[in-house]
Amino acid sequence: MSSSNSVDFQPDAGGAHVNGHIPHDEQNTRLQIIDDEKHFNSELSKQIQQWGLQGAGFDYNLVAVFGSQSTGKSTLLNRLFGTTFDVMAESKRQQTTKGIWMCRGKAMNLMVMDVEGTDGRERGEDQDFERKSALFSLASSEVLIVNMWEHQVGLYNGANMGLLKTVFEVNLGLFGKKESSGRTLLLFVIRDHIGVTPLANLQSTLTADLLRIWEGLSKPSELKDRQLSDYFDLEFTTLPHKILAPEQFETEVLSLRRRFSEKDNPGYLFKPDYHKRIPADGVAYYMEGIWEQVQSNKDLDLPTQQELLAQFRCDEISAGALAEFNEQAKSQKRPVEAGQVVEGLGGMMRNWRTQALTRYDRDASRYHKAVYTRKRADLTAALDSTLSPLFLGQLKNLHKFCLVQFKKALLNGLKGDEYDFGDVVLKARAKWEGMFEERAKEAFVEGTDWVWEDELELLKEEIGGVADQCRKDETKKMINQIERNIKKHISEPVELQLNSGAKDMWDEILKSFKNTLAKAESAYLTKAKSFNCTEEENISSLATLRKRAWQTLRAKIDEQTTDAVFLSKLRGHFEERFRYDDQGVPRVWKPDDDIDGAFKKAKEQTLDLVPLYSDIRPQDPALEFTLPSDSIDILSGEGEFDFDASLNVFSPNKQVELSNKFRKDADAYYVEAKRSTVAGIAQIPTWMYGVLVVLGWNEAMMILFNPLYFTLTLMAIASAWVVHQLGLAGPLFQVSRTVAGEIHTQATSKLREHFSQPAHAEAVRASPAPSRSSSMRDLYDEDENRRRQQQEL
Ligand SMILES: Nc1nc2c(ncn2[C@@H]2O[C@H](COP(=O)(O)OP(=O)(O)OP(=O)(O)O)[C@@H](O)[C@H]2O)c(=O)[nH]1
Repeated sequence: MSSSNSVDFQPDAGGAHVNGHIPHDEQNTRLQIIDDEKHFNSELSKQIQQWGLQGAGFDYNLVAVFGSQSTGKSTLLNRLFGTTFDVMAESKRQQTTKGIWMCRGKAMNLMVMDVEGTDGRERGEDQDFERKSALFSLASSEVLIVNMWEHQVGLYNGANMGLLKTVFEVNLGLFGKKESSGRTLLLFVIRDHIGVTPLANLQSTLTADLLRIWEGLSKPSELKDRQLSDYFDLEFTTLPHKILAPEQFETEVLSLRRRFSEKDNPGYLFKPDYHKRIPADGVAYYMEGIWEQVQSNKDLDLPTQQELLAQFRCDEISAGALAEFNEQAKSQKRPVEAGQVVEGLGGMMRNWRTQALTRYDRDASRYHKAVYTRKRADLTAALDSTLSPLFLGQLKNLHKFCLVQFKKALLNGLKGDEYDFGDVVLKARAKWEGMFEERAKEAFVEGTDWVWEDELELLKEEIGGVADQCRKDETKKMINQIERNIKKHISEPVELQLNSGAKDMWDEILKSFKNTLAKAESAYLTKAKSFNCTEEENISSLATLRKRAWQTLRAKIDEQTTDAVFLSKLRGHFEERFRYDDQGVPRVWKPDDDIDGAFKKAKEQTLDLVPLYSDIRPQDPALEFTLPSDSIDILSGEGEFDFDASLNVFSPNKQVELSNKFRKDADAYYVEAKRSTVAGIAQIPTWMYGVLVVLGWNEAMMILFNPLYFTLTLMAIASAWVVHQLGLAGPLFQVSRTVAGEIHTQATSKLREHFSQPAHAEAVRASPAPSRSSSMRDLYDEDENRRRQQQEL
């Protein structure tokens, strides 16, 4: 046989090898999973990870070898799978494999178990380990290689038939109740096949032996009819003598290897049916559980074991996924709690959730379906309960944000005068409610039972409340504005009409008032339409508007009918009638004029105006204005309003008082008029000037003809003329007044000195005339005071 047929990988060592030396190549590292003291090695999980099989899922195979000690089991495995199990040195004949070892098959997703040989002289009669290891291998492997020398075929103990009996028995316990699963392949490898006895003969001998054993088993009654083939497939193969026919040996090993490695090989041995359906990452835990059960001699219930494994692994996988997820979710917890609306939170949450579930599904879906599904639901609930506060927080923050933005939009939109309130509200509402909906939908995670619609309803309610309040404020603002306009428009006509005192003045005032009010009402209704005011609101607003307009009119009337203003109006009317004639020319009273008659007439006519002013009563009843007395002012909240009382400007008492005051004023005019006629009577008649000339003729002639008098007169006239021309009249008067004052002071001083001499003083004291003395004292005191004042100045 050519060397090209040899297996392309070689065992790394023969030679001395007791447990311990581990090759550097991690892929080929072997591990003693159960030591000779029957302890399970908890490092298996880590080792599987190092072999790179952790994530293989179901895409791996597990094979174990059975057979007597030193029958070349390790050699076979190393050749077949490129493992690195210890092989006994040719020179020594002693046990090399103790306990159970495991190694990864080279370039294959394969876990290979090398089990301690049976019939070992080291354990003597103790077959406990054999049984336990058989049970353990059967529970986990897909293929059990039963290794034997050709010459062992037909022997009972030598061919491990006793052990196989045990295997069959435990198999019934493990898988007996299950119909379809739990099949295992028993591959009999007959070593050192010389070729004298063909494989077919060996096969039939062994099959007959196995069937006999099967028949001899004490099976539970419900499994009585079960056949060996219901649980086991049997395959037989031979290998030539390794030492005598090495090349043939290598060729056969290679072809056997192909049956393990090539899935499309017709003799492929790892049929899916044999797989124990334990995911690679759970193998270690599963085996540990099985070994524990085997060790404690408890009934080994594989489905329960698988469920337990599933629970453990699903919990582990779930915890891993959850830890990563929590770490991600934590990053957004703080901003949400701080009231921030986190951009794209929904996307993030969906991502984290999907990642966690995908991770869980990837690793856990291979385990027991029911457990996987249950744990998935638990995980989903845990994920959602972590995300839920973020979602709710986001909604709350979004709610606040949108409400604030809506208020801002209103503020901005309602600036200036040129805005349509309804439009501003509608647009702001649509924008921010829409924004909430959009963002809330974004934050929603599909597959949860979260609800955002309630929060939207709440927001809508609040926005509605704000808009409503704003609308009311706007309406009030509008009413105030209209009220100011009314005031502006009715001011002038009211003043004009109240000044005129015409009989139809109230008609004119009310006409102008009603016109203005009608315009105001239509202005209100136009605006109210855009405010979306309700019919009810319109009614109350218009009532307020009317009431306010009326009050404005009344205020203007009050302003024009205060006592002073009204009396001045009456005086005006009186003067017009009394002091001016029918053509409006001022009258100059003559003694023969009928002052009394004119006075009386003007006074009566003027007094007639008082009742006209006293009540707002138009002549045309159509112009009458009324207000319901219970109209409530929506701006001030004032209710009850006595409209009828508001029609009265002056009460009867007031009318009397004003009439009296006016009478006094009128009397004064009368007296003045009378005086002006008396002044006219007191004028000097012209003839008196003639009498004066006649009587003063002589004196005038004397002055004219006396040169001294004449010169003096001329000089006086000339001086007066000069003084007048130079404008010195004023200073001259001042000087003369000062001189006179000085003369008076000097004279007083002289008199004081004179009366202050002792003789005089005594005389004065002795004087019996006290009235004179006291008058002198007064004079003295007065003089003293004046002197003191002058000094102070
Ligand atoms: N005659 C013969 N000897 C072999 C064959 N294969 C291996 N050997 C030799 O048998 C001896 C035992 O080999 P191992 O592979 O260690 O046998 P084993 O069954 O693993 O031994 P334990 O692990 O101790 O039970 C070694 O010296 C091998 O060289 C074979 O096919 N024929």
